[in-house]
Amino acid sequence: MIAPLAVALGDPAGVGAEVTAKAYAEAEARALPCFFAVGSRRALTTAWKGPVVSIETPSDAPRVFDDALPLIEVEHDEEIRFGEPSLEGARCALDSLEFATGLVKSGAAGALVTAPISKSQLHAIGFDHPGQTEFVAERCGVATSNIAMMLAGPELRCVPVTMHVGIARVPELLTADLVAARIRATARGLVRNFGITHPRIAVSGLNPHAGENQLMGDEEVRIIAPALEQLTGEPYDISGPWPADTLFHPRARAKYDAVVCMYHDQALIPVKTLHFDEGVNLTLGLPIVRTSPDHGTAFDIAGTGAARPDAMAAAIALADHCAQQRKLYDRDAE
Ligand SMILES: NC(=O)C1=CN([C@@H]2O[C@H](COP(=O)(O)OP(=O)(O)OC[C@H]3O[C@@H](n4cnc5c(N)ncnc54)[C@H](O)[C@@H]3O)[C@@H](O)[C@H]2O)C=CC1
Ligand SMILES: NCC(=O)COP(=O)(O)O
Repeated sequence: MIAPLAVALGDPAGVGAEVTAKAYAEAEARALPCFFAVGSRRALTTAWKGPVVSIETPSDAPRVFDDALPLIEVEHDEEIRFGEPSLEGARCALDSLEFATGLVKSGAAGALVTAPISKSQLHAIGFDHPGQTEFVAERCGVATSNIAMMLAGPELRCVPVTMHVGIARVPELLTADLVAARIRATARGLVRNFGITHPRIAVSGLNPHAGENQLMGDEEVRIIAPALEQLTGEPYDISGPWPADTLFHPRARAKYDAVVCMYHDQALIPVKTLHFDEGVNLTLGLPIVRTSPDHGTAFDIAGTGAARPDAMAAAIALADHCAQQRKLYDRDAE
């Protein structure tokens, strides 16, 4: 039995509360597990007119869940203006994330699901992590080089080696050790969270045509190929570096379980193109399960009722699946 899942509601001016509430309203039809929200009551009750019951601890959630969305309230006193993020709202988003992470780390909640935050708003209140991924890793005591940010949909899973950095910095940040660490985190994550016993991982190049014999860049021979050599003998099927432009069509996708890409957009564009409404961001390499819908705060549609809950529902379902899968894996490993 997995403890109820904690869903941090994200930025109160965004669509986090709406998609969480809509996912709750469809929980039975989507066979979602018991979960509770952590965040602003005002945002939740402004976004949604359904029943919400405040709870004190995650263990209260199961007795409430059939009749109302359970909520652990986080202080947030300002008027809700969807689409107009504020510093107060950013503080609430961060407090919600911090509290929900603590509940999962303690074992009181079974997995962490995070609704979107605005990175620039969080930075404005002094948050010095690139995103929630790195924040949760730090709270779990795991170096960011040992995690992997996987974007996953029904037909494609991708992991970027460099994450939230400007494109000009990508070449200087790529090292053989970092590429090897991300591949390893990806492979282990596929085993532990998805039950894929012998993962097949394709690794992309950085440059056009994977450098074309160094005519268009040498990172493939200088950095990526040595990273693959470091992993020789590990029980995974790793291939590459492959030209990124021919790595995502249907026949190519049949040959791997995940692609490790060199930078954010190389990994996220294919996943969001194929799976925008159901894509999930999953952090691999943590002692806890953490997922998030692949989309952002969607300030442009927040408060209009137009936000689709599919990605949030997929994030909750995948968090539950991974938590179950890990239990089996850990039991077999004993
Ligand atoms: N996990 C997280 O916390 C993430 C946060 N962000 C943050 O979100 C903010 C906005 O980022 P954008 O690049 O504009 O991406 P976005 O995903 O918020 O919006 C892109 C487009 O998709 C639409 N959209 C997004 N979610 C939708 C949903 N559930 N249903 C229907 N349409 C939806 C939006 O209306 C917009 O037209 C940024 O501040 C960024 O930092 C972005 C991605 C992930
Ligand atoms: N583009 C993916 C993304 O922004 C993930 O952000 P976070 O979950 O790390 O905050």
